[in-house]
Amino acid sequence: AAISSSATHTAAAGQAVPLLRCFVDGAWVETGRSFDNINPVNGRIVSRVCEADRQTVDAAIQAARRASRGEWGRQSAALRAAALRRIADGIEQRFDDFVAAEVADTGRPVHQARSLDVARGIANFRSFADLIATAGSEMFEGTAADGSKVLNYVARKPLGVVGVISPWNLPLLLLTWKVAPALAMGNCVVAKPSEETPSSATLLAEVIEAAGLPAGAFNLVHGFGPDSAGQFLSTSPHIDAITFTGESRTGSTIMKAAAEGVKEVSFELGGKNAAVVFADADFDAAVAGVLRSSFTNSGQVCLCSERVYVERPIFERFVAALAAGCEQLRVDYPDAPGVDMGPLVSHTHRDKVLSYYALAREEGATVVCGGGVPSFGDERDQGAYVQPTIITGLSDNARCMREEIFGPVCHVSPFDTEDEAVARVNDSAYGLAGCVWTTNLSRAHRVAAQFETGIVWVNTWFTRDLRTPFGGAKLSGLGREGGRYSLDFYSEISNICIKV
Ligand SMILES: NC(=O)c1ccc[n+]([C@@H]2O[C@H](COP(=O)([O-])OP(=O)(O)OC[C@H]3O[C@@H](n4cnc5c(N)ncnc54)[C@H](O)[C@@H]3O)[C@@H](O)[C@H]2O)c1
Ligand SMILES: N/C(=C\C=C\C=O)C(=O)O
Repeated sequence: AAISSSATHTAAAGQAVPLLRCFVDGAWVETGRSFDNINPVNGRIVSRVCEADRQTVDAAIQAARRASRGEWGRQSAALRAAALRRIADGIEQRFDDFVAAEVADTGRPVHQARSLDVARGIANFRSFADLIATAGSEMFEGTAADGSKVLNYVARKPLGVVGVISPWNLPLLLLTWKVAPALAMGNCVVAKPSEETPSSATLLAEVIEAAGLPAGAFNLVHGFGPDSAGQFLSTSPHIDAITFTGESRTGSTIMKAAAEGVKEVSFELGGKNAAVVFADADFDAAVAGVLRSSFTNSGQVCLCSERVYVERPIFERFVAALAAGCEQLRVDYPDAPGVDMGPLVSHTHRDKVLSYYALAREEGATVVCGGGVPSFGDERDQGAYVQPTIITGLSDNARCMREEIFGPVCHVSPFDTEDEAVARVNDSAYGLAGCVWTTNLSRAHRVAAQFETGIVWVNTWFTRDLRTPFGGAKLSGLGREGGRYSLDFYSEISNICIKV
């Protein structure tokens, strides 16, 4: 990817690779330590990345504080909306650079990086620019004890300095999903992207720099979680809020740190999402939909269905059709014609997913298809590829049915009644998303209303309207973001009462 802000690093093998730097107070900063960024297609080094130490993170937070007390914190909504639109336009102008960055870091299909990841990076900035350009506020008329008129109006001010910590699975989509509303509401940001996916975050900093935001309005610190930039940021007493997307146990750790200073937190966490297919569903649509919701992005989407419940009369036929579709999935290079699935994000994550493939067998599962590693006979054998997999036969208490695997695998179980299906869907520590496939309108509304999840899709999956509340219940998250829900989280809201 054409990362213009990068320096050059000479790797151990003598080859020169880009050195991705941090962006602090409007300047590109190298730090004393760096780490490899690996391409999971073939295991090769894509770049070296500067790891932010505590001093660099603190400098970024201080720069953000200065900017929040300076020009950016006082910007009008119209000027902030214009700035967000410049950022969106900047991403659009460098569309191919962002696609190359996402593909280099994750190995995802190019067509997905184009149609989902980078497209949503642009849409996230534009939707929040539109929102703040048109958002009004509430006013309540009342009467004072002496009978005179009283006006109450709601005022929104920036929180100040917001820490954004994002995951590797949809790198640009999820980073911008938080950075856009944080900036939209006049906050200043210190962002820490995943160590697995630094490239598109670095490009975003370049675009924000070019968009002319004041120094310190947006800062980027690369690094890891524990004992690294993520921990330094989330435990700093000098931030006003943390918005985090990642594993539930990481969220719990960050929440403990935030408790010390009673910091505002917004969490998008793990999931163990279910899809329920009724016998009256459009069969072909349900098969295609469950293939998408199980295997998109190699199953590395928090909204993916790892549990599929199928009404018994169509269970055997559905498993056979799903397996046929799974066998036809093209697992290949990111730019291969018709590619459906790339590798997992890293060898470490592949080991985790393969450990669950082994566990499923130990727990007595039948592996209907997949269950291992594809053999290519070329450099991809040094990548992090696994086979898309379908399993059946496990009880709901099996670990593979309760723990998030976050890979291209789903378990399919039969059910007999609607109440049974709802009870089994809700029998989970997670509550992020659910899917219902039925042509019965009353059943669709009735069942969707009973899911203990933040999101339910009926006869579709991952269809997104950015004005709607997005987030999870139980271990899947805290709070909702999207539309005005983001305005509320990223603002300090006050009520002003005027005796007229
Ligand atoms: N609910 C959602 O919208 C959503 C979206 C995407 C991913 N996720 C979840 O994210 C997980 C996959 O992403 P991941 O592997 O990057 O998650 P992760 O929790 O390992 O890491 C997420 C981010 O947190 C940082 N981090 C890790 N430990 C930290 C600590 N102690 N303090 C501060 N920061 C720390 C990491 O460096 C990374 O930037 C899955 O569980 C998935 O379900 C949820
Ligand atoms: N937050 C969003 C998607 C999350 C995907 C999880 O992997 C979104 O679509 O806004």
